[in-house]
Amino acid sequence: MLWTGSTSTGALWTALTLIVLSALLRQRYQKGLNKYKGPVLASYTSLWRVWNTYWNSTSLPFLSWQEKYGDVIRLGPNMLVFADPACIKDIYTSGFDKSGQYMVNAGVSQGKIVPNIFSTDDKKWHSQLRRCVSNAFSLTSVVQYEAQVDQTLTTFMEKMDSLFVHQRGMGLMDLGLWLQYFAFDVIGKLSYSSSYGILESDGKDDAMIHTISRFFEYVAMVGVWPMLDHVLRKNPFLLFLGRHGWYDKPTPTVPYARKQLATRKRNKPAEGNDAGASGQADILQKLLEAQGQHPDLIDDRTLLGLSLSAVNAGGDTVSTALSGILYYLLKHPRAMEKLGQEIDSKFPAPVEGTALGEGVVSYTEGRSLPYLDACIQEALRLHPPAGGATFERVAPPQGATIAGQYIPGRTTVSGLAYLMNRHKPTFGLDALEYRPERWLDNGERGEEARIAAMNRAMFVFGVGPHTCLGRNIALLEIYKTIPTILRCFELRLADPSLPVKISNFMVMNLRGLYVEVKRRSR
Ligand code: HEM
Repeated sequence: MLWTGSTSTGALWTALTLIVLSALLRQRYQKGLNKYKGPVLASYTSLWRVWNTYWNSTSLPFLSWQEKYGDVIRLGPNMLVFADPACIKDIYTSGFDKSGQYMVNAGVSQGKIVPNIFSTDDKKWHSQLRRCVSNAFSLTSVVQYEAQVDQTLTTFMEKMDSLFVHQRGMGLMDLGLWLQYFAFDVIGKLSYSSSYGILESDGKDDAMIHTISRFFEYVAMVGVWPMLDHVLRKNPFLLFLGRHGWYDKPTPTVPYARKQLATRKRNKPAEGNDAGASGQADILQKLLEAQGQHPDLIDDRTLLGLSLSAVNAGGDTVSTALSGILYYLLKHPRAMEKLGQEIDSKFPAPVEGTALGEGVVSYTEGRSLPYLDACIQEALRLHPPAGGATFERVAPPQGATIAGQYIPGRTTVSGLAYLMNRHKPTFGLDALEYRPERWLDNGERGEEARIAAMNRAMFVFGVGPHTCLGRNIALLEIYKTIPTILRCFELRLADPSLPVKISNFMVMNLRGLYVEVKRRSR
């Protein structure tokens, strides 16, 4: 047979089209997963999710997906997301492996991939490491860090006072943005006894925030299709160049952490003294102690990775929690008033003329307020900082039953906090509404069990062996900051009709939360 150029090109195209089509169909119908509904393109290719993470980062389509597709949503050819909190026990406490999503978080240094406590899929290393460093994040240690939070909180309030109350020249306060400055300065201070100086510079020295935001954007998009990481940041060619010293592009957080570590090693405190550079306890000092006790497990690179994990994980998450809590209070004046009364009854506004630092509420005091506790829980339920992100696991080869459904082996599965925290059978028919009272025990029969069930369904800090290591630190910051701000300042939404915006790359940051600020005093 005689083949002309155009017929052979045509045949090639036909063959290619057939190959692509059959690959797409194989994806869609694999393992019978097509019985689960979701956005149609998602079942054909993971590219859809990359695209969706980018384009839908400011809208939260989860509730409309759930309405349309049910409690199990297919978000990828081999990926299911669950809205029923019954999945938490099945997915996160049954020893499932993490998906490749996590490795995207691993750093690269001099051409080598450096796993960290968050990114690693090595269960043995992870559990040993967690045990060794647990002291740095325990409640006992965290309370020792309290003075560091007090100092940053005082700086935050002084800025609020001087920039947004006294002069009024700067006009409205972008509360979400300033809470971001605050949270990053706190995590710098807790980590190294030295803040990043973002508040002091009135937000001008905010490079650290941008660096971490870019990193989260990368992780959110590439994490849904991890093989892209091997084409981009972990490209073998770039790694090769890095190993030979021809290419090294560490993120700015790395040199900063390296410098802090080197300085601390040079000025090693006396044995048994767990004070950091400023004479106060900090995370780096506790990690160095852990290294002293377990030098075989924690080399300098691992220590650096641990320190960076805290910095990466502890800024935007906490600022989003704080802005979420204040946003819901500002939108619900009745709850704000009730909380104000509770705070005033125990910690009245400072006497006129006293320094703002005098108004800082201690963690123990903050923890003693039941209505504050209810307001915090309720806001974290509706706006879990990492609630729009998937924390993916892989079903074992033999398959598994998750929330009552049989799921074929090696399917990637995840709960979604945004949906699980709105589960009506658990939180009530008004689960979409903000009602702090749902967390209060009215003394009737069954109340304890009802509240315990809600607590079990909350997936704010994760559950199981990978649950948030910095939870105590986050709670320390939250339970101090909210009552302190409301004790010392009166806040009002600048324009209640203006919706705030959300930017959801791993963390659901609130943007455009403009408030008017007034100083409170007796
Ligand atoms: C409100 C604030 C915070 C929220 C909502 C939050 C949430 C989470 C979530 C959902 C996970 C992942 C669980 C999983 O992979 O299954 C996590 C892990 C982690 N978080 Fe947080 N976090 C917060 C604050 C912090 C802070 C302040 C730090 C450090 C000081 C921190 C350090 C970590 C670390 C190191 C991990 C990895 C733990 C592991 O894999 O063993 N987090 N966090």
